[in-house]
Amino acid sequence: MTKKKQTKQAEVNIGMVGHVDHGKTSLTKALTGVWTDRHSEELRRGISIRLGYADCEIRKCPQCGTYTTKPRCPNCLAETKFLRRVSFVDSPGHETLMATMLSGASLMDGAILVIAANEPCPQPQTKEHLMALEILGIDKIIIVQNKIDLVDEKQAEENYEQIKEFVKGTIAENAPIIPISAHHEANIDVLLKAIQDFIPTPERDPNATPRMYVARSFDINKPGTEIKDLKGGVLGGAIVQGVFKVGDEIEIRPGIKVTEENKTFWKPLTTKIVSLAAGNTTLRKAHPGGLIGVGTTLDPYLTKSDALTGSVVGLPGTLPPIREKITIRANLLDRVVGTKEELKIEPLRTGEVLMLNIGTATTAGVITSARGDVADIKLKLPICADVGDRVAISRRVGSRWRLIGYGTIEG
Ligand SMILES: Nc1nc2c(ncn2[C@@H]2O[C@H](COP(=O)(O)OP(=O)(O)OP(=O)(O)O)[C@@H](O)[C@H]2O)c(=O)[nH]1
Repeated sequence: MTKKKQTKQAEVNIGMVGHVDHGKTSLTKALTGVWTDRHSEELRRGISIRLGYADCEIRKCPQCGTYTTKPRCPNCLAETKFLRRVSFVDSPGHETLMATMLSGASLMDGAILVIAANEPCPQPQTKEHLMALEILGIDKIIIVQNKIDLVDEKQAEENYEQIKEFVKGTIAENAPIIPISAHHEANIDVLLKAIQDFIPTPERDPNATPRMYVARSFDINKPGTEIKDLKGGVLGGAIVQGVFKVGDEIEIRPGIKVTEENKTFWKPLTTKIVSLAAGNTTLRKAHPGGLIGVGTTLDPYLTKSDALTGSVVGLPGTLPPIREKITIRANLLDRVVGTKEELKIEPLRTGEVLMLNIGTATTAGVITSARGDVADIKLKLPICADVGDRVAISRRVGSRWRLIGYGTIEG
């Protein structure tokens, strides 16, 4: 058997999704050793607000076949063999943070749907997150039945049946269901094997025109961002195709709003990559997989406080146009999920305001003309997107934005 080269950069992004408090951050910690809820506000409120990222190695014991993240087998102490480095995107489960969850979902190659075994299934955001996976076409899914330590065998079985019933007819119908305890790190080896079996690394073309979606931007390298040795304006994001190298000239769209000769318009930013990092590792070049820190020559003023979140990065002249208006063909769901009573979804109306997620961008938009499934929308913040790109559509229902379907950009 050929030995696989140990890599410093992850190959695949796996989303942790599910209802608030069902154990996404705890499971990320059990797998990677990293507690991704780092921001003080998150610690205070006890929920994940921003996307958290953490990597681990998946390894296998050549003697007893145990899957582990450790260099030595926990069963027989043999040296384990490196299989793959994977990255977890920990998304928030709170209903008010659906836009953040959707931004994260645009970066996921597969997902782990975390369901607490000690609550009836489905809970509102269990449904809403599964719907988001369905809308974004993420079909490599593993379901974990977490907190198994809090229930007896009968309750675990009942919960299992509820999960089976809930996923029937959905994108997760054939997903494996693995009972675990993130707290006690029980059955993590079975989950690691399932990740190997069910969430393969997508085929990537290293020669594709490189493109990155920006998930975070910072003015300095703050503790907890895990991006070391980066100076100047820093971008954190996921490369969706191709390879970026230190020294590359890059363009960032939509860029910044400028007024010149009495005209206001959005101007792309151009800069140079001065450093690249994956976690604590400095890289010369970076491919898709994990959160990549990109040090630039941009004035940190432009990148501070996530100002460039939602932007798209590419080589100059290769990015899609900046759109302040879009026309979409919508595919709406029948009913609103994630609410107590599942209200019927009415057609789009001229004049209504929607929340749209495209890649990592979130923007509001007013429908200037609705004609059946087709709607012209004027955007509050412009987006950089191609014809054919998918847009997640949310509508205000009561006091919250609710996912109601998706649209495809027609122009
Ligand atoms: N008993 C037990 N408790 C758990 C387990 N996993 C998580 N918890 C507890 O459940 C609570 C929520 O866990 P988190 O990991 O923060 O949940 P989350 O899904 O990341 O929450 P949000 O990010 O806010 O959506 C915490 O008090 C954890 O200690 C488990 O396997 N067993």
